[in-house]
Amino acid sequence: MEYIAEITHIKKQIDDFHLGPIDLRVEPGTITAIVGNNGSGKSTLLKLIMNLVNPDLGNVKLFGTLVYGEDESWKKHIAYQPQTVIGWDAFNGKTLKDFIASLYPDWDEDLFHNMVSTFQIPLNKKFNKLSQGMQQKLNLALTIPRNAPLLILDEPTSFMDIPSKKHLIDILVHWMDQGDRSIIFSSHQMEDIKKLSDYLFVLHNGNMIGNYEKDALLEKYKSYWIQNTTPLPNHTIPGEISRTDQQLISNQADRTEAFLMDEGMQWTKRTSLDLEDIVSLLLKPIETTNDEVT
Ligand SMILES: Nc1ncnc2c1ncn2[C@@H]1O[C@H](COP(=O)(O)OP(=O)(O)OP(=O)(O)O)[C@@H](O)[C@H]1O
Repeated sequence: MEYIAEITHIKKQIDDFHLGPIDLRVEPGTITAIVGNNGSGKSTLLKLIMNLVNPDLGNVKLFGTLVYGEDESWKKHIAYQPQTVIGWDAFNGKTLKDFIASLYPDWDEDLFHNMVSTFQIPLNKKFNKLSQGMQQKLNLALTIPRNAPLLILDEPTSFMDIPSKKHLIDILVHWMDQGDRSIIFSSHQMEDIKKLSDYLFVLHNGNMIGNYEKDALLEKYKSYWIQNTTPLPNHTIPGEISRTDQQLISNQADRTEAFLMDEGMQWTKRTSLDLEDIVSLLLKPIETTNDEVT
């Protein structure tokens, strides 16, 4: 399999913050959400991927090419939206668009104008005169139409109002439908993560918790209410990650159910967990999670 991005055993220390070791492989045609607590290293990881920060150890390959050294051919395959852009303040949207469009041969002018009209972006105002949300929208309108096969977005909707977030999800879904494209984005917005991602790459205080297929997570995390007549055993049962009275939460539903059936224990109710609850469980201190879900 030719991966779009291959991150191998990357480590980085910035002052007293340690990131890694991190291993991540991104397949073509997929969307990966980088999820984690504040300061967990999401932006730093994206900068490492873009070769804007050098790793202390490990390496990054994009489209089969190491991102260090003289061969920068990988750059033309990537459109990166950083959280803050430097150097745009004095220019208006029209000038920025003319400059950026000239650099990208596959620039999609129609998509740019659709985004300008959907988000009602004033193209005649200087970048530093726009609100934070509007700056974010213009930044996206100057990034997505580059039509590079890999789109990297750092918290794309953090300042956006609710309808705009929904519009952006539609735009990205449509963008993905048009070819063999991939997205890596960092986000705290559960709606974006739920609707867009195929994979969740979870970070906690610089540590990699895991790279999870979203559908597998939703399938494996279940909550059970066990009949009062059959008390739960004192020991931890397969898959169990927490319990209160007769309620049990498992991250390996198949193993838990096999055990309960073997022991003749019946549940009166079984529910799937929300992705938000699952992420909260994954971000709990590492020693309390049973991390076998892949
Ligand atoms: N240039 C820098 N100088 C000093 N510390 C830095 C620098 N860049 C990042 N850090 C530190 O690295 C850690 C990770 O920061 P990063 O911005 O990658 O986290 P994040 O997960 O994106 O956070 P958030 O969700 O709050 O945006 C933080 O502790 C931050 O203070």
